[in-house]
Amino acid sequence: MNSPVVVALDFPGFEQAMAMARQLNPQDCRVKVGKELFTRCGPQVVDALHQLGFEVFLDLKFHDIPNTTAMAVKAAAEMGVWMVNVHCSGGLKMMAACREVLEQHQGSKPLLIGVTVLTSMEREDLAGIGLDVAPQEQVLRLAGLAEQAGLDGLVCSAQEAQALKQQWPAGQLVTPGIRPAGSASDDQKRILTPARAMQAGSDYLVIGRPVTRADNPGQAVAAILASL
Ligand SMILES: O=c1ccn([C@@H]2O[C@H](COP(=O)(O)O)[C@@H](O)[C@H]2O)c(=O)[nH]1
Repeated sequence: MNSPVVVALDFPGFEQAMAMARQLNPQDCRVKVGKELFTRCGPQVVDALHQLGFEVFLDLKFHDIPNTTAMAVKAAAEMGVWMVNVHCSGGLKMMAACREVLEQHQGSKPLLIGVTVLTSMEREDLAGIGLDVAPQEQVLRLAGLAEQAGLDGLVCSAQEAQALKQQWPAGQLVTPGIRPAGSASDDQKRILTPARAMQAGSDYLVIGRPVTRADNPGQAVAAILASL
């Protein structure tokens, strides 16, 4: 599977998510299960998506003390997901504990990815939480910690991809905030088109509403792939 597209299944229930997944082709994209869908449906929805042939990114953005976060990552690995993530702002010890628990895990290991600065945030939002820095500065700082902890890559905006690839060439970049030209930005702030994101160095494009709200989601994915 070498498509970079990961479709975010942000739905309130099992049937809606599965109806969307059935309109997508596992050869064209992976799927992402986030907080809303997982909180409502739990591991059952991950199993059902695996049965349809999809690789699953479990996007629960764990953020807690090291032991609690590492045990959550272990549970994700036992579900057989392709990718799991934790917040880099949980710190070096927390990320290292997650790496360690995966090293001890028997069987296939999910990619372990660190969330940097949410793509819905811009400089003034960071100032609001006491961080008076440009988003890219904070992203690069957190990337350094994630690399040190042995993570596989980062969730970031594609706007930071070029600088990140210079700082950490092996880090895999998972970029939400992707908007095909002419799409509504919704609540996203640091956005880029699919083609520009790939040119900047993104490895995976996380795309939700521009696909799931399209009249024909399967065609929307095909059009994005054709634009790359
Ligand atoms: O920084 C982040 C981290 C995660 N997300 C998630 O990606 C999708 C984006 O959906 P769109 O509908 O394409 O905006 C969504 O599930 C977020 O929870 C993010 O957007 N930014």
